[in-house]
Amino acid sequence: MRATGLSCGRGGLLLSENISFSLTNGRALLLRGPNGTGKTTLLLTLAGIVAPMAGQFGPHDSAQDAPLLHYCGHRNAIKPRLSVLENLRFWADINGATGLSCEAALAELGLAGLEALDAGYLSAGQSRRLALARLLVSLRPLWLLDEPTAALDDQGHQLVARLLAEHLAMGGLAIAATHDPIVLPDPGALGTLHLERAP
Ligand SMILES: Nc1ncnc2c1ncn2[C@@H]1O[C@H](COP(=O)(O)OP(=O)(O)OP(=O)(O)O)[C@@H](O)[C@H]1O
Repeated sequence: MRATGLSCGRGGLLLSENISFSLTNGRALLLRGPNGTGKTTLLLTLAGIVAPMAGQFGPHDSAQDAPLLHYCGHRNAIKPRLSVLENLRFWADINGATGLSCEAALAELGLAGLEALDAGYLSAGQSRRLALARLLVSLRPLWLLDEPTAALDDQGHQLVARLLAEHLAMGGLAIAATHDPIVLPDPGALGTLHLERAP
């Protein structure tokens, strides 16, 4: 994944400019910066949801045989009237059931026993865990994560770090916007990009 001279913004408002980075397989990039500096906007741009204001980035989905990325936004994209399992099955059907079974992914995220519960009854941290389970049921090399540890307890923080480390060990890549520390067994796998709001 490479970005060159990328400028990002929303509604015609320039937020961050001249961003360049290169990310190879097995490495992750943490996006840091104060609220409103454009971390989410950069992720949306890299996901192809918001058009860049300048610069290039790639590779793009269209150049791949298989879907390239997961975008896991800061909202959880959960249907409250569907059960926990039905929510995850929906994503497995949409994105392809190429990874763990839904049941195994839920267990991995600490949600075993909650499969039949309406997802609207989940706590904030449990909802975050359900959203993250999508990463495991469909294998995609690039994870774009917005505040992956938001609302998670200490064990959840460690879980995200472990899942990230396993993803990188399999040759995956990840870009994560976060205000929390993320500690990986191999600190060398982690780079940091500090965003500043454009003047
Ligand atoms: N349509 C729009 N017009 C003008 N400004 C907008 C529009 N949409 C979003 N913004 C502004 O763009 C900025 C978006 O910031 P973004 O969500 O990318 O920041 P962030 O670094 O992820 O912040 P946080 O740390 O709070 O999650 C905010 O200041 C927001 O008010």
